Amino acid sequence: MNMIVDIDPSSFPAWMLFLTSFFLYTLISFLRNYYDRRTNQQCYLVDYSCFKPTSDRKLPTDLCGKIILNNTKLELSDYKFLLKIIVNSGIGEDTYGPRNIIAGEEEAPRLHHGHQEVDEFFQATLDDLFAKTSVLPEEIDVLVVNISMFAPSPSISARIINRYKLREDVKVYNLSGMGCSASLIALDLVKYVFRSHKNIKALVVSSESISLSWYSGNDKSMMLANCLFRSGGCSMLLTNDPVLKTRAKLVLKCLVRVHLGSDDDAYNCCLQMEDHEGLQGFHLGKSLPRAASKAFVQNMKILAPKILPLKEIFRFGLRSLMKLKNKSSPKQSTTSVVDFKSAAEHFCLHPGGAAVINGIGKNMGLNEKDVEPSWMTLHRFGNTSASSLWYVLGYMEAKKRLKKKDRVLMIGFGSGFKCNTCVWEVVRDLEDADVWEENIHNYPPQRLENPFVEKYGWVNEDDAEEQVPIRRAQMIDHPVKS
Ligand SMILES: CC(C)(COP(=O)(O)OP(=O)(O)OC[C@H]1O[C@@H](n2cnc3c(N)ncnc32)[C@H](O)[C@@H]1OP(=O)(O)O)[C@@H](O)C(=O)NCCC(=O)NCCSC(=O)CC(=O)O
Repeated sequence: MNMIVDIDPSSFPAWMLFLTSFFLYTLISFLRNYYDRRTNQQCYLVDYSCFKPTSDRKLPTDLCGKIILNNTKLELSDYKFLLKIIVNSGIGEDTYGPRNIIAGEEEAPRLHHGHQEVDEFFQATLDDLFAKTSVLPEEIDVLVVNISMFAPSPSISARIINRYKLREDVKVYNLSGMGCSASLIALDLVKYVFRSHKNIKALVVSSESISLSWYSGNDKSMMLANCLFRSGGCSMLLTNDPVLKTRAKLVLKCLVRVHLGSDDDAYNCCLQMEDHEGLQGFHLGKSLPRAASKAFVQNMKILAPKILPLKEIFRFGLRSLMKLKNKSSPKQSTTSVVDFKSAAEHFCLHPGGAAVINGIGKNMGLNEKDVEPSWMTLHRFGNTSASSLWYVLGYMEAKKRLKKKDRVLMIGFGSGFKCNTCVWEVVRDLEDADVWEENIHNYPPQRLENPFVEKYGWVNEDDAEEQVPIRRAQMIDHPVKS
C-alpha cells in the first residue's frame, strides 16, 4: 500500500497566503483554547476500559483450522488463499471470537448471539469503568454507543440504560454502520454536547458485533474479513468538569473527520453485502488501501496545520517551494514529507491489517518503536474495529510510555470511506496495564509468526487435493466445539 503524504504546494494559491492563514489559524486557536478553558469546554478522558473476553473465546490456530474446514463451500484454492492471508495477517494465537462461531453455529446466527456478544462486552467494561472511577451510573449525562453491524431495537444504548438504570434525562445516541473509526465519531459528538452543557459526564461505548456477520461463503474479499476481525470493545468516561481534571488521563486537543463517501471507489471498497449465493458478509476490496491512503492525505491536510509546530510548517513550506522550483527536473523527489514526530510523541494507528499499519507507518516516517503498539494490538487482539485504537493506547500505557504533556495522535479508518484523527495530551504519567497486564512483559515477542504454515502447510503439497476429504473427516470426529 502506498500512502504518500504529498500535499501539493500548487493547491495553496500563494506562499504568502499560506503563511498568513497559518498565523491567523494560530491566533484563532489560541483564542479558542482560552475561551474553552474559561467556559469548561475541554474534553477530558477520565478513564477507559478495554474488554478482554474469557479464555474459552480464544481463536488459536487449531480452532481456526476447524472453522475453516467446517465450511464445505471452500475448495483447495480457497485454503491456499486463507493460509497465505492468515500467515501474513499479523494476527496471533490469542485473539477472541464470538461464542456462536466457536460452537460451530456460524451458518445459523440468532438474535440472541448478537445480544450475548454485546452484553458480555458492555457489562464487563462498564462495571470496571464505574468501579475504577467511582462514578455512579446515575451521574452519567450523555451516552453514545457505537456498534456498526448489530442494530437491534430497542437499541444497545437502551439496553445499557436499562441495566444501569441511567437517569431519565440522559442524552443518548446510538450510532450504527459507522465502521472502524466510529469511536472518534462518538467522541466528536460528545465534544459538541460539551459545548452546550457545563460540568457533565459522558460515556462512550464502542465495539463491534461479529457473531451475526460471520461469512460462510467463498468470496475471497469477504473471507478476508473473517481472518481480520475479532471480538473486543472499549468503554470510556469523558467529562468537561474541571473538578475531575486532575483525575483525568488525557485531554483532547483536536479532532478531524474526513469522509470520502462521494467517491464511488472509496464508498464501495468496504461494504456489508451478500455474495452471489446470497450469503451475508463484509467485503474488503483490494482497493481499500488506496481509499485509506486518499482519506488519510485529505485528513492530514486539515490536521497538519493544526498540530505542527511553526518550525515544521516553515520547513515543510520551504521544501514545498523547492519542490515547485524543481518540478521540471525528473531527478528531484516529488514528495514533501511532513515530520509528524514534531507534533506527537505517540502514534495510535488503527490495526486494520498488516498493509494498513505498514502503509501509514512507512509514509509517516515512523520507526519500529512507534508502530509497535499497533502491531502488538493486531497480534494480541486482532482488528477489533472501532475499539482497536484504545487497545493500542492501552499498550502504550501498560509499557509506561505515556508521560505528562506527551501528545498522542490517533488515526482511525472505517467504511464510508472515512479517516478520523485526533490528538490527545497526557494529563499525568500513566501506567495502568488494564487488559495487557498479564503478559505485557512478553511484548514484543521474539517471534511474531503464527503456527499456521507448520500445521496447514499441507495445502501447498502435491497431494493436497486428496488430503482435503481426509482432514474434513477428521474434523467431523473432532467437531469445532470439542
Ligand atoms: C490481507 C493481507 C494481510 C495479505 O498480505 P500479503 O502480505 O499476503 O500480501 P498480498 O496483499 O499480496 O495478498 C496475498 C493474496 O491475497 C490477495 N488479496 C489481498 N487483498 C485482497 C482482498 N481485499 N480481496 C481479495 N484478495 C485479496 C492478493 O491478491 C494476493 O493474491 P495472489 O496470491 O493470488 O496474488 C494484506 O493485504 C492486508 O493487510 N490487507 C489489508 C486488509 C484490510 O483491508 N484491512 C482493513 C480492514 S477494514 C477496517 O479496519 C475498517 C472498517 O471495517 O470500517
